[in-house]
Amino acid sequence: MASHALLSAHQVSKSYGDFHALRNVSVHVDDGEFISIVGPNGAGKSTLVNVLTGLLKPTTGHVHFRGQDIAGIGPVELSRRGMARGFQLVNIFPALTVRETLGVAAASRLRRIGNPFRSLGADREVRDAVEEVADIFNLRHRLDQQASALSQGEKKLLDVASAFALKPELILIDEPTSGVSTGDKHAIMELLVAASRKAGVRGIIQVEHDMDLVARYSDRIVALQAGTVLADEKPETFFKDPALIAAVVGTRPPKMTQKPAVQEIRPC
Ligand SMILES: Nc1ncnc2c1ncn2[C@@H]1O[C@H](COP(=O)(O)OP(=O)(O)OP(=O)(O)O)[C@@H](O)[C@H]1O
Repeated sequence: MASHALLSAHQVSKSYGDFHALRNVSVHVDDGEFISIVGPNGAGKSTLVNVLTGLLKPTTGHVHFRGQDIAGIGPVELSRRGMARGFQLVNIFPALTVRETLGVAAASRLRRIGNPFRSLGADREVRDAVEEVADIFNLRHRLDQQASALSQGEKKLLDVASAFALKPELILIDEPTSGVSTGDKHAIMELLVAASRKAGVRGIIQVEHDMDLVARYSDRIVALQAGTVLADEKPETFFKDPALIAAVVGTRPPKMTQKPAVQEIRPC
């Protein structure tokens, strides 16, 4: 285990019946790191993320967050301990407004029991928390609109913003920009990184297939293949190895020197 690790998985294996989805996987996230988990379909990325976030208990091995075993603790307890995961809430609750979507997360963090929507109107702390995170993600002007009315880019931002409303130390996001245009992808990622700094987030893990985003934003890349760690490298090293890239994604490496143009997220 790395000495400054915020999160570490040690020799984790996960089997579904006779099938070994993860075999002896060890990964860690240090304070201040942005880690990307990559790999072809079926490599075990979702299984690893579910193990790292306490949704799944590993068959063998240990997962520690800030020094405590979190195997199988579930999302509510996990968020109380300081780790949040971006879920596609917008798709699950399209009829909620942006304010309500963020309010549910803020009310949960502030441990408001009962009806979270009531606390949105009556509870100043919840209201302020919602507006603070909406400002960070440029969503204040959308607060009273239904999530379903947002542009695709804004929906993605709202999902990430909901996780931020939990005020996590470590955040885990699954393809935060899938389904949006290339320009919007970079705008979302830039906002996400800037928001993390502002909000005091100390570590980010993303699962991502887009190698341009992986190259641009990761401090380290963990590549999985058939349930094992194929590589755990800095981008400079990772993208110098064409065989590794081909094994993981089957594409050519992105240009490391090219900086993306950051654009505004387009309104719908
Ligand atoms: N509940 C389950 N029961 C049985 N097998 C499973 C289960 N969940 C996942 N698997 C298998 O475990 C392997 C790893 O799946 P996983 O979803 O973790 O991969 P992945 O890298 O996230 O893939 P993708 O990029 O397609 O989402 C796959 O072969 C999958 O079929």
